[in-house]
Amino acid sequence: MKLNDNIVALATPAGAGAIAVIRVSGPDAIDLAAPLFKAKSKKDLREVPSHTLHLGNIMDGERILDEVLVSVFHGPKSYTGENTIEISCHGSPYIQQEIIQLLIRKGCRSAEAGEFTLRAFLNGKMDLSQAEAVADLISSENQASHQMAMQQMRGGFSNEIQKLRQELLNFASLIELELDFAEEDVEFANRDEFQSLVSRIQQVLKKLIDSFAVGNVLKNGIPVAIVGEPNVGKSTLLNALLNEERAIVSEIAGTTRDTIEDEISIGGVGFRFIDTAGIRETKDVVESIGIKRTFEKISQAQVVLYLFDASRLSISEGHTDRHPELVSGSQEGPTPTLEQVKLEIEKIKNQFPQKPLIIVANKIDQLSEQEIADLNVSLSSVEGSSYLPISAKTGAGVEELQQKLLQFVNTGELRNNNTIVTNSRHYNALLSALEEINKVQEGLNQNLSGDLLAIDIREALHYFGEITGEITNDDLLGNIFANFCIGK
Ligand SMILES: Nc1nc2c(c(=O)[nH]1)N(C=O)[C@@H](CNc1ccc(C(=O)N[C@@H](CCC(=O)O)C(=O)O)cc1)CN2
Ligand SMILES: Nc1nc2c(ncn2[C@@H]2O[C@H](COP(=O)(O)OP(=O)(O)OP(=O)(O)O)[C@@H](O)[C@H]2O)c(=O)[nH]1
Ligand SMILES: [Mg+2]
Repeated sequence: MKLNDNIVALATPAGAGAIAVIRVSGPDAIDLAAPLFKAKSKKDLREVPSHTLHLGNIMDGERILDEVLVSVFHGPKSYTGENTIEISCHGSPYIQQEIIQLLIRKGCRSAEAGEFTLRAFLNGKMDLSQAEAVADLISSENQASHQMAMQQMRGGFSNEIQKLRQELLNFASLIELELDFAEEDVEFANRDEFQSLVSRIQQVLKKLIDSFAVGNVLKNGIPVAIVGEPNVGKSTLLNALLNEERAIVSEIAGTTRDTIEDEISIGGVGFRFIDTAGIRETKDVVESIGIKRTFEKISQAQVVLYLFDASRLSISEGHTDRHPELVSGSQEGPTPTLEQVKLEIEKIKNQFPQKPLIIVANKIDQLSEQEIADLNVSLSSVEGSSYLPISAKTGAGVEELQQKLLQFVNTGELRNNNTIVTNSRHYNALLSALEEINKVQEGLNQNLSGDLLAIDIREALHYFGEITGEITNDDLLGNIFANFCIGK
């Protein structure tokens, strides 16, 4: 990729809109665009100050392509650090293409994905983790992912890493200086001070590494699997949570054959709900594939909602007999007892021992107050899970369920504005840095010589540098920016 030429791209989404923005960046961006623009004020774009806006026509020879607004940015004071022109035209795809093609004929090249931001990085306008945050910011869909991306883009994470890196670098230089005076047995780097720096770095790294568990789920949405026997109302619950008719609901057991997923934000946090095929013994090949997939989804989920049909329950312990007319007519199989439901719950718990489980009694609109109270008594005591009665059909209890789900997320880190690591590249670099720092720690304990200590310190510094982009290579940059959109 050439980096000293002039690039052009549409900065707004493809397709028709009220307005579209075309961005040109490079050493000749202003010189290239100036002859194509006839300003109402008659001013020449080459003579206007930076960060000014001008009304006029874009001309292809004698032909007016559009009436536009042009903004001018003088490098290095621009987003990319280069001379930049932005053309706000009317948002017709035809006009957009005519203007872009005109600019290409005059010597611009079509920008590649992320190339404007790549240039911003290479020109020192931002470091690598800030550039990565730009992509996260564009794809953020809820308050949590927005806040994390914003903090990273503004340099919160970079500053923390830079500070550690600088302090470590100072010590590395001192230790390396000692090596030059090897015969004289001097100690420039105070080992006690270094010891305390090393433990402080370990602490910060551990905190950042731990934050990834939260950051990763907050960024990608927390997967919640809705499971249970056929016909208990899983798809109805999905629809209630999403507030749209996303999944097919019917009184026929085995309606959902494949998993259905959709995301929604609850309290600013993204949740991805996964409706699954009802679990039962079946000879139907397609259904059994669906059930196999259900178990895969449970293992990937962060939280599992185990749904059962409380209206079909025969509460065998004898407090309550279900009235036969309340038992809706269309299910197959015998009426389950509460003990059988508990057995199913135990099965799931044994199979996925670490998984947070919420037991949800559905269809309570069919139950009397007394029956709901009885259920409460027997199910609130099931160990290692929490219990909630709902009606997916009427919406009763659905809000309580959402609140319960929020409790599984540690939003404290967000509220306290702590740095949260969301990027697996950063996470891996942090793990490697910690490994190296632990080696330094061991070396200090064993009174290792300065030259050996310096090697591990340099390794740790390398991983810090990878995060912020002081240390990088074309492959890494290619990978990161290829995931950007064109025009960013
Ligand atoms: N029209 C438009 N809107 C946009 C952008 C853009 O490039 N163009 N941005 C792009 O993503 C974001 C804003 N980011 C920007 C960041 C820096 C500069 C800039 O000109 N910086 C100079 C001058 C700063 C100053 O005036 O003090 C600099 O950093 O030196 C412009 C936009 C979002 N909205
Ligand atoms: N009375 C009542 N009926 C409900 C409730 N929730 C679901 N139903 C009904 O139960 C039947 C099955 O609902 P579904 O949502 O399709 O059940 P499912 O668990 O997705 O079933 P499968 O996809 O076959 O596993 C439908 O007739 C729903 O209208 C509820 O809260 N109260
Ligand atoms: Mg279903």
